[in-house]
Amino acid sequence: MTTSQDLLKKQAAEAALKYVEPNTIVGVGTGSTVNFFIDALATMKNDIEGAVSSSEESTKRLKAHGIEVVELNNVGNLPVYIDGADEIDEHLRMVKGGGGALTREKIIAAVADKFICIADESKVVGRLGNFPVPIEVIPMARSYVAREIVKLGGDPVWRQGFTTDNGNVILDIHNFDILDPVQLEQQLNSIVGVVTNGLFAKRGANKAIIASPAGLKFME
Ligand SMILES: O=C(CO)[C@H](O)[C@H](O)COP(=O)(O)O
Repeated sequence: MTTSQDLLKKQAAEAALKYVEPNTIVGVGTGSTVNFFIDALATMKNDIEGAVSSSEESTKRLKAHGIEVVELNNVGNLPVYIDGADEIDEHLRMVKGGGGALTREKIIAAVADKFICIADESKVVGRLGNFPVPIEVIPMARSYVAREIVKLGGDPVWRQGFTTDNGNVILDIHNFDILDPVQLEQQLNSIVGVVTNGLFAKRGANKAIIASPAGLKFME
């Protein structure tokens, strides 16, 4: 069943097509909004050289559409990365990783010239942190990292039964009081055993396409 939220996600995703440059590789994120983007991208698959993918899930969908998936190490230039978010604020800082693909997403975002976030209006927040911040952790460090997170004021919850594409585990951190997202992103990264955290603050999005029943809004 297609919900009204799905329709908004689809509208934002389709609007991102115009930022895809012909004859280039496109960076592709992960999630239900990105799935709509991949379906839309298929309509111009002969105009692009291929895609780099942030997850096994997106790779599968891209390939099903006949879009070539290229290894990031073989890509020198990535003009644009399109991805969703779990939360985005007015400075285009985000919480991501609800789907658990945060590490590969952050790597591709770092390589790309431009990060374009696609989302429905429910993702726009005044302050980040209502959505639990996911952290990808090396499995043997899970308990240690959880204790360090408690010292920082968060409540870590192990996403049991979930393994990332990189073979690691996820801790979802509830109740973080995020006053300074850039500082917290750095603090979390400095805990031994943390691979990545889902705060995309230092490198936020360059543009956001937000769909609401009133129409599309472009934030930059
Ligand atoms: O970060 C992500 C996956 O790791 C997604 O971008 C985020 O979870 C949003 O997903 P959706 O488009 O399904 O709401």
